[in-house]
Amino acid sequence: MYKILCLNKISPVGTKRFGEKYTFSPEVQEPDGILVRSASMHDMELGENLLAIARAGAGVNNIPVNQCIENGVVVFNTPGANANAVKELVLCSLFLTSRKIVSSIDWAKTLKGKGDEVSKLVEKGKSAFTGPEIQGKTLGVIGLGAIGILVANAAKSLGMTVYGYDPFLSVDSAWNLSRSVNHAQSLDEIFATCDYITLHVPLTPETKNLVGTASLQKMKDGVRILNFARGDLVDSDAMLEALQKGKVSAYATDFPDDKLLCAENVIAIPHLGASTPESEDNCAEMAVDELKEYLEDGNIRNSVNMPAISMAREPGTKRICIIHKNVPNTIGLFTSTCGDAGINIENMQSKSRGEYAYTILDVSGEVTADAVSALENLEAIIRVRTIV
Ligand SMILES: NC(=O)C1=CN([C@@H]2O[C@H](COP(=O)(O)OP(=O)(O)OC[C@H]3O[C@@H](n4cnc5c(N)ncnc54)[C@H](O)[C@@H]3O)[C@@H](O)[C@H]2O)C=CC1
Ligand SMILES: O=C(O)CCC(=O)C(=O)O
Repeated sequence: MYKILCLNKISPVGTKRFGEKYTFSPEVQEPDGILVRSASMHDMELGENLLAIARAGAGVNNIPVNQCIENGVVVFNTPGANANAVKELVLCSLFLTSRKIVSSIDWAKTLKGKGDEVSKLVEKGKSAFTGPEIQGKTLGVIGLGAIGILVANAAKSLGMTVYGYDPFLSVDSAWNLSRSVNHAQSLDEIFATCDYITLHVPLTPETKNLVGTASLQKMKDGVRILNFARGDLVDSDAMLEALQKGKVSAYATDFPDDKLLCAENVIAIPHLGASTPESEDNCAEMAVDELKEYLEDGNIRNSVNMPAISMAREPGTKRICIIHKNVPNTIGLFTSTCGDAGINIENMQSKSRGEYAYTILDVSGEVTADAVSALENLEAIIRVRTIV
């Protein structure tokens, strides 16, 4: 029986895929796997049994990814599974930042009780809420991954001129990006050119405070900024100052902090980007499938700290899965250690990712505890797991 700890509410559309070999709940002790959405895991102790964490979502800044790999714990996410949900809220927020919809609805509510006067008061007061159309305006999309691409392409079809910036653009993303999206060569080009700027990059030490005092100064007066990626990409103090000075006309964020809540021209949304039934189901299904594939067969798909590797299981073979450092001669040591233990390697795959690597050996012959210890004692080894 595999034990899965659920740190957040996960759609049953996903968890029902676990089947009879699994037990899952928020109370599970010594789990083999963890399912998580946004819960912070930085102060959690990773149990000895823990093999994998699946993030039902995209951002993994709530997970100590580097510490995980040092402990032989594979971390997965669900790329693209919630991208459409975020795209739709970003498009909605393009309009919200333009047309003063939120403040105008709040104002309309103040007219309650004015009886027959309401329609006259509406016509008199509405001019305070005039805002521009997005058609013909320029949008800068920073980060052209699953979400950024959908936003860029949709904004094009809404009549915007779109600039995209992503120095690490993947080949898949390039294929999916509309040819009419302009390629910005630098962030400064986006800052100088765009009426609207939307952020779709992961939060990393490099992207923290991507929008701050210096970058705000380079932007057009009256720029509108959307942040549906992570709060710390934007320096809130600098943003509030820019809003007060009118440098920024409006800031829509899915990650409000205490300073931003209720501030004028801030549209504070309580992290709803991925909160649609469709996206929650997609993420849960993908996360559960990734965990099962890894726990049952050692195959890795969509990991953020290990290479992708997948090998069909041959009936009758046992599988040895090894997480190790990416250093010379390691594979040679595996084959000689197996040979010395009378284990025959029928099939194997090995892939590296940066400093780390993962090797699957499908073997025949008895895999004794001594043979496993001999592998574990090799210098570069992080974790050895046998699946029978
Ligand atoms: N509001 C919400 O509920 C959600 C928020 N997110 C956030 O949005 C972020 C993006 O999500 P996806 O598009 O699914 O991820 P993704 O991994 O598909 O795309 C991220 C893109 O950012 C690019 N990038 C990385 N560093 C960059 C830099 N310094 N400058 C420019 N581009 C850079 C990458 O090359 C990649 O193309 C996530 O990391 C997460 O923090 C994701 C899903 C839901
Ligand atoms: O699970 C959620 O609602 C958060 C989604 C998110 O922020 C992400 O996928 O990075």
